[in-house]
Amino acid sequence: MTHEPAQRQSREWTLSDCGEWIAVPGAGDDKYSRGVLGVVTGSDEYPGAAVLGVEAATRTGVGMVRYVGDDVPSRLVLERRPETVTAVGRVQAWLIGSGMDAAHRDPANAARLRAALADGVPCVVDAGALDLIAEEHAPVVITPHYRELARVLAGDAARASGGGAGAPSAEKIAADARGWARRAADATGATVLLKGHVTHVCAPGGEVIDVCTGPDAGWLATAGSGDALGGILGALLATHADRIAAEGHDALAALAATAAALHGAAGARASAARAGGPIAALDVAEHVATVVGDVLSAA
Ligand SMILES: NC(=O)C1=CN([C@@H]2O[C@H](COP(=O)(O)OP(=O)(O)OC[C@H]3O[C@@H](n4cnc5c(N)ncnc54)[C@H](OP(=O)(O)O)[C@@H]3O)[C@@H](O)[C@H]2O)[C@@H](O)CC1
Ligand SMILES: Nc1ncnc2c1ncn2[C@@H]1O[C@H](COP(=O)(O)OP(=O)(O)O)[C@@H](O)[C@H]1O
Repeated sequence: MTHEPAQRQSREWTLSDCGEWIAVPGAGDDKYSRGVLGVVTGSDEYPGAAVLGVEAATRTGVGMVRYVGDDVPSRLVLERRPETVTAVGRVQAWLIGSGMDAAHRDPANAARLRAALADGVPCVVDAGALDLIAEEHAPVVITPHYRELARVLAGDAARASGGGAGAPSAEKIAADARGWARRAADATGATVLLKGHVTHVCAPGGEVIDVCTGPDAGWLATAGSGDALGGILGALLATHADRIAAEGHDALAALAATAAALHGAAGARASAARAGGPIAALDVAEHVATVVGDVLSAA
């Protein structure tokens, strides 16, 4: 993990790069051809994360969201988004782990997470499912913040050496976030979206993509903001199954960078609607649809 690969490129990703990665439904589409996102997020402890992810996915644009979870988050998701389907069925991508605590995982949620990872379709893995990424059967994007990435790399180092020595602290990751996003992608085999004021995306062996937010983007540092980002990315994966099948992690990295750019712009839009004032995570999720509209009109 400390070995430095040869110098690799990095690039910036802005809203003008996103148009190609938004699937606009045509006359021949139906809800299934657009793509279905399966969601295993939230818990009785953190039910709000489920609501935020489903809201953001719905506002990003997807044929259907299938939510599979505990009773309390299921009820809250349906209260907020009655179009969500809670019956089990086929999906084109999964979003798992937001609002879950790996240390207190109950058997029902453990089974749901493992079933999603074994399903063979692309998966966004967040928060309380990050410890399970070694079990994936299809391309995965992980969406850690610095502390979560430190835990992922500690687990990886422990598997490699039987100890965990040499894994970086969250502070060390913060000091070189771009470099650690790249190392983490190479070490885990997942596409990494490392969250922060600047979000760094990297596919295994690929270039690092930087997604910068504006100077006032600090309002995004609010509870549940990352849960909303997971929903945006999940919807993008579900609506691009063909491109992911053809282009693998390169497509996942482009979709992850698109999600981060849409998320940053939705935060800016939400704040602008409040005269530049503070925002809540649900405001971000709600404004994604407007930002998608902005991107499509500019394309
Ligand atoms: N609405 C929802 O449902 C939401 C659900 N959410 C879900 O919550 C889950 C956990 O996510 P997370 O990012 O909080 O987890 P994690 O990296 O373990 O951070 C813990 C670290 O924070 C620190 N800490 C705590 N309090 C602190 C304080 N006052 N001031 C300073 N530090 C403080 C604490 O330090 P300590 O108190 O131990 O010293 C520890 O180091 C995850 O599943 C996520 O999806 C969230 O998205 C929010 C909205
Ligand atoms: N200072 C900041 N400026 C801009 N964006 C930020 C800042 N801090 C955090 N963010 C963004 O806010 C989100 C926070 O996600 P996360 O840490 O997972 O929070 P939560 O678990 O509460 O949802 C991420 O998308 C991250 O990139």
